[in-house]
Amino acid sequence: MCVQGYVGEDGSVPVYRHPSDECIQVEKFAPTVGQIKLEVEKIVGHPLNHVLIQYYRSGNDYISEHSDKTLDIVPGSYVCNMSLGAERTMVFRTKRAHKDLTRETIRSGTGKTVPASESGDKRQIYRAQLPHNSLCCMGLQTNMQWLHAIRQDKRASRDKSPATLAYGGGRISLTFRRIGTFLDASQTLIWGQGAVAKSRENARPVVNGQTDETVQLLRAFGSENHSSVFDWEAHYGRGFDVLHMSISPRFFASTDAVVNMTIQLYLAELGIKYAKGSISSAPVAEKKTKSAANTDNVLVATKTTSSLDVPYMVPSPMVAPLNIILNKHASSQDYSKFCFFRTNGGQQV
Ligand SMILES: O=C(O)CCC(=O)C(=O)O
Ligand SMILES: [Fe+2]
Repeated sequence: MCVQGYVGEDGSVPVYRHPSDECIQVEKFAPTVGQIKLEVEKIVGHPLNHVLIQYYRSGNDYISEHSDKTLDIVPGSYVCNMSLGAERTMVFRTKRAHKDLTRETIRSGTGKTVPASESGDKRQIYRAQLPHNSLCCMGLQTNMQWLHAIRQDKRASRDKSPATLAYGGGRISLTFRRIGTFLDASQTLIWGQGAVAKSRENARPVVNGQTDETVQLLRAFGSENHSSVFDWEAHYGRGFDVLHMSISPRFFASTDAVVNMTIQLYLAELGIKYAKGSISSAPVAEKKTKSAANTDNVLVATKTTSSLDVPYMVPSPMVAPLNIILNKHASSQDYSKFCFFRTNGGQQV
């Protein structure tokens, strides 16, 4: 896993916070990533200043079901997932009604809540294939109403498609976002959309560790995962200055049990306390048409003769993401340009 972003002249960087122990240091965009970013920006029509790059070594690596946390994501922007390598499937699923108290109350019309089973609420599922060299753009409305995941693919090789088996089964995703919260060069001051101080002049020191503010932020993240009518202002409006949620040292186990045991023995001998580490972790083109009902997610792609190809479109009532293929700049050679840790689909709240 690695994070890259736009580094300002003063060394400031965008910061994207989500439930994980630690925020990874933002590196400046590598040239190839920068080129891909320019292409994606042309498609979505707004700047992107942050990318999370993740490596899925095989079908065993996954990311569990979640909604992206929008504390730091600029409203009205798209979250853009570029896929390189083996094809995987992004499964979108509408949120559970019974976890969504507001929706239940509205449904009942009596002020009483109605269990999902009684309200006849069926969860919808939508599967988006993510072939090599494709882009899946998700609007924030979709993100609010749907959870998304890349599930484990435990099928035997003989049952898998060639696209799924390609590149040794490895996939790299580049998740571009437009972020409105920033850190200064020393990563000690925070300001912007998701912080308490909304402007640079009033920037405040970051907060690290398990503080009351951290607990409140984790609760707000949890609510965003469950609610399809998430009230951003109520949960996030006051701002949070939390950067690293945990400051205890962590031990990331290797695949070698003997090595792990040896290291753990040393740590015990030295009296070093540690936590177990884990890394947790809609189209486009020249012509866009917006539906009045579904504000941000129903861009209709028009096939053009340019480098852009449209494999399929999602019917607009689904408020679902759309896939497009980018033909330029992305090739398997790009793999060498990044430095990766692994994605192990850490649980998100
Ligand atoms: O790997 C992907 O394409 C999905 C990543 C994702 O959903 C996330 O990082 O929030
Ligand atoms: Fe996500």
